[in-house]
Amino acid sequence: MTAYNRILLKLSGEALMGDDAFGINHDVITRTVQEIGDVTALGCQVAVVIGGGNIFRGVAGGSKGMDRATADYMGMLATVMNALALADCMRVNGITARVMSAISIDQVVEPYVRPKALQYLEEGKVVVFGAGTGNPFFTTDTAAALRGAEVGAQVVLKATKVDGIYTADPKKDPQARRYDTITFDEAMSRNLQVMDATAFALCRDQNLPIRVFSILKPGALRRVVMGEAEGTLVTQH
Ligand SMILES: Nc1ncnc2c1ncn2[C@@H]1O[C@H](COP(=O)(O)OP(=O)(O)OP(=O)(O)O)[C@@H](O)[C@H]1O
Ligand SMILES: O=c1ccn([C@@H]2O[C@H](COP(=O)(O)O)[C@@H](O)[C@H]2O)c(=O)[nH]1
Repeated sequence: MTAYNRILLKLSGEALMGDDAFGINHDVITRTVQEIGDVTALGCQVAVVIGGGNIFRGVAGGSKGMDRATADYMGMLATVMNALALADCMRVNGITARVMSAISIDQVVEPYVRPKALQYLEEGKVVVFGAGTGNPFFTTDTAAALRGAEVGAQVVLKATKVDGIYTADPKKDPQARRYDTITFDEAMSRNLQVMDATAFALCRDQNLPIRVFSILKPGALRRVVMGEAEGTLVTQH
């Protein structure tokens, strides 16, 4: 028996790079897809929001003098490329997936239509949401919170390179300690950079818990879905 019937899985684009400098690492994406297949086989419905940090971040383009909104649209297109790669890897591994984009690219992917997404989930298909929220100045973490609330997910699972939320960025501070649980208010007031404040605030307001865990740890997704302790849980109280 799984702890959740429906999850929103946020996959970090950067985590999909593995040890590569750019793009998607074949072994990492294959392992990730197989782990998604394991939890769907348990009867858990899976919606995915994928990031784009392995290809392009709007903030990086903006810092080099690009118009920020234009750079953000490029970032959103990068997430669509990742979504297509993820869905294709699912196909290869025998999992049925549908990509839905928040911006219209009709020849390539179908647009995001909420009732259609709900139908796919009920049919047991994995739905991969590309193009974030469809708006510049946001991130795919906020898209995960938004889509998670819209599709009635019971939890947002942020699968990333670190194994939870720490008192400081563990990549920069070796003394940082990991929280088992933390409240939304504490995560925001401590300005913990693992997720943006908009995403935390939306999940807090919708009472949608977040669990941050490492996608690089074999079996972690299954353990989370089975309700076992893994990473950090963010809740209202
Ligand atoms: N307090 C903290 N606890 C844990 N991680 C932190 C913290 N502060 C900063 N980080 C950093 O946050 C990063 C979150 O990474 P992630 O790749 O998921 O970002 P993202 O922008 O959501 O994803 P993407 O790569 O898709 O753009 C980690 O790499 C980690 O080093
Ligand atoms: O709703 C959104 C989501 C994303 N973007 C842009 O895409 C990149 C990549 O997303 P990450 O969350 O960093 O993986 C992001 O840096 C933004 O530039 C967006 O504009 N709106």
